[in-house]
Parts: sequence; structure tokens; C-alpha cells
Amino acid sequence: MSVLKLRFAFLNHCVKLKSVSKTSTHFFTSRPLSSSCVNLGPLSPEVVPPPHKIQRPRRALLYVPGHDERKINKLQTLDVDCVALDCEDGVSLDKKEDARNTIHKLYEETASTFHGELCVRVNSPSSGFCESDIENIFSMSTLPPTVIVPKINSIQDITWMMNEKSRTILGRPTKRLFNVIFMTESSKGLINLQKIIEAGISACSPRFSCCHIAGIIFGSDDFCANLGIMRSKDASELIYARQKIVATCKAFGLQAIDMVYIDFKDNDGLEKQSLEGARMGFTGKQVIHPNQIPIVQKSFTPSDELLKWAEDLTEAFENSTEKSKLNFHTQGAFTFRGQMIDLPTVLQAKNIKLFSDFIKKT
Ligand SMILES: CC(C)(COP(=O)(O)OP(=O)(O)OC[C@H]1O[C@@H](n2cnc3c(N)ncnc32)[C@H](O)[C@@H]1OP(=O)(O)O)[C@@H](O)C(=O)NCCC(=O)NCCSC(=O)C[C@](C)(O)C(=O)O
Ligand SMILES: [Mg+2]
Repeated sequence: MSVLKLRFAFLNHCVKLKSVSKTSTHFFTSRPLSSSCVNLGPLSPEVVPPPHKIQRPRRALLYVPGHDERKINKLQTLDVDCVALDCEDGVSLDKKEDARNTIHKLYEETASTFHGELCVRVNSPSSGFCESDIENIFSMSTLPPTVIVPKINSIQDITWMMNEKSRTILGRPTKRLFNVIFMTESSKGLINLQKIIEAGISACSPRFSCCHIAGIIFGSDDFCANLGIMRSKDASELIYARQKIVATCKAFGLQAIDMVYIDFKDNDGLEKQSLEGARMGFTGKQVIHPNQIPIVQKSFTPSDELLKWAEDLTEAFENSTEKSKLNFHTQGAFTFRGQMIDLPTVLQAKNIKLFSDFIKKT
């Protein structure tokens, strides 16, 4: 078959899959609510700006080495939003095949009993292992909802990855959409981030594929290695990279998932860094140990106090528009608990309520 015919067959295949997937999407998106960044002042010690498009929450994303059955068995006892079954750096070279086989078995046998999202992190496109990972994943009868692809440095990495995936699923009955999350882990990856996201979105457009770009993860350890720097306790050397990742993700309505905190016995430090990430606009954080999960998930959840503020403010706003006979977009500023409130703050309050409801539902 010529390359052109192959491409045509693939496009047809994906168009069919799209129509099947529409009724069975496993992620939830809604209209972007706000593009504003709002300072909620003293009322918001744990400001959690929710993603523009509310997706399934990935407040904590726990890495589990894919070959380690003991840690995988532990998952049934953990309450975590998202798990990354790892084929990459958590797995030594001689265990790569073990990891693929163990993950395959898990999806075929017990994955459906786990209540969080069970993703797979494949090896990077340039590693020489990624082809076999993809081959293995897309031959499973149950597809992972999300595939995480590390060390994306350029558009070429995206193109390679999408071609590889297409080659693998060609002719196979893939039944639904899946998410892709890329990792930014180098200076090139950071400066190319916008182009990478655009290329990813375009490769995933309905005409070409059956996947959805869901977010970006900051791989700070590899990033430090790439820059030739040492990580410090307060991570001040990473502020620019973190802010750039957040701002770029928000521009495209993607989730942004913050760096790993490797001192897994230092809960205070973890909490401090998690809250800092949440304030910056990250929607979640990577974790490496079960003890980190509750601290991180709490940090990325609106507190009861903040939620009450958001509900009361929304109610006050609705009363105010009703009284003045103005609508949502024409209402000007008004006073609430001694503060000036205008539309961006109202939108932020609605985001908080929406995100909180969504967490409760999952
Ligand atoms: C740090 C380690 C070695 C300490 O492992 P340990 O066994 O010594 O810890 P423990 O305190 O004794 O463990 C207590 C219990 O928790 C379990 N446990 C412990 N960890 C996990 C886990 N992750 N998932 C599930 N269960 C876990 C462990 O099995 C045990 O349960 P058990 O007694 O009932 O068996 C261990 O926690 C671990 O292997 N963590 C994952 C490491 C990993 O995957 N690293 C790669 C991801 S980070 C990365 O790649 C960088 C990044 C992003 O790319 C970039 O910034 O560039
Ligand atoms: Mg890494």
C-alpha cells in the first residue's frame, strides 16, 4: 500500500472512531470560564485557580515504577486522582520489558477496579524504547485513558510520536479517545513549548487522530540536569520555567502539573511548595510516595473557607444583578464584605465552585 493510501485509511479509521467516541468520552470539558488572574486577597490563603477547561482532576499524579508489583498492589489502598505507571526513569534498563508486561497484565486484569485515573508514562521519543512501549500499550484491549510522553523538546518529537502511534493503531479497533500529556524537561522544550502544544493540538485535531492534548508536566529534575544546575530547597532557580509553563498551558486551556518534591519525608516543605504551585496556577503536582498524596491533593483543593466565600459572592452578585436589572456582562463593580468586586472576581468564584463540585463528583 502506498504511503498516501495508508494515510487515507488511517484518516477514515479515525473519523469512524471519533463518532464512536463522542458518546463515550471519559474526560469532562466545559466552556472556558475566565482568562483573568485575580488576587483574592486575605480571603484566599490557598488560592486554587482551576483550569480554564475543567478536566478530570489531576491534583496528585503518583509515579509507580511499572515493574514493581508490590507498589502496584498498593494502589488499591490509595485515594489518588491520577497514577502514572512508569516505563521511563523509575525503571532500570534491564527492567523495561518487565514493566511493559506488568502494565499490560494490569490493564487486562484489574485496572477497572481502581477508582483514580491509571495512566502510562512511556519512554521518551529519543530513547529507543518508546516504539516498544507504544506497540505494547496500543495492543491492549483496554487503552489507558492517558499516555504521558516525557522529554518533548521539539515539534519533531511530537510528529514522531504521533506517526508511531498511528502506525501501531492502524486497523485496530481502538474504541475511544485517549488523552496525551507531554513533559517539558529541557531548555529546548521550554523555549519551544508553544510550538509543541500547537503541533500536538493540530496532530490531535478530529481530522487526523483520536486523542486529546490534556496538559503539560514540568520535569524539573531533568530540567535542572539539562541546565547544569542544582535544585535548591526553595526552588527559586525554577521560578521562570514554572511560570512560563503555567502561562503557556493556560493560553491553550491545558492542565499544568508541577514539579516533584523528592524529600518525601519532609511534609512541611512539600506543603509549602504545593501551595506555592497552586497559587502560581498549576492544577496539580507529581508525587513519588503515598505519604505525599493527601498533602498535595489538599493543597490543590479549594478550602471550605474559600468555597464558602465563592458561594456567598456568587449569590451576592446574582442578587445585585437582579436588583439593578443588569445582566452578567454589563454588571459593574459592587461591594462584598468590604472589598470591591467586579466581573473577573465573580468568574474566579464560579471557577472555584465548579472545580470543587467536580472534585466531589469524582
Ligand atoms: C522513593 C521510593 C524508592 C521509596 O520507597 P520505599 O519502599 O523505601 O518507601 P517506604 O516508605 O518504605 O514505602 C512505604 C509503603 O509505600 C509503598 N510505596 C512507596 N512508594 C510507592 C509508590 N510510588 N507507589 C505505590 N506504593 C509505594 C511501599 O511499597 C510501601 O508499602 P508496603 O510496605 O505495603 O509494600 C519509592 O517511593 C519510589 O520508588 N517512588 C517512585 C519513584 C519513581 O517512580 N521515580 C520516577 C518518577 S520521578 C521522575 O522521573 C523525575 C521527573 C518527573 O521526570 C523529572 O523531574 O525529570
Ligand atoms: Mg524526567
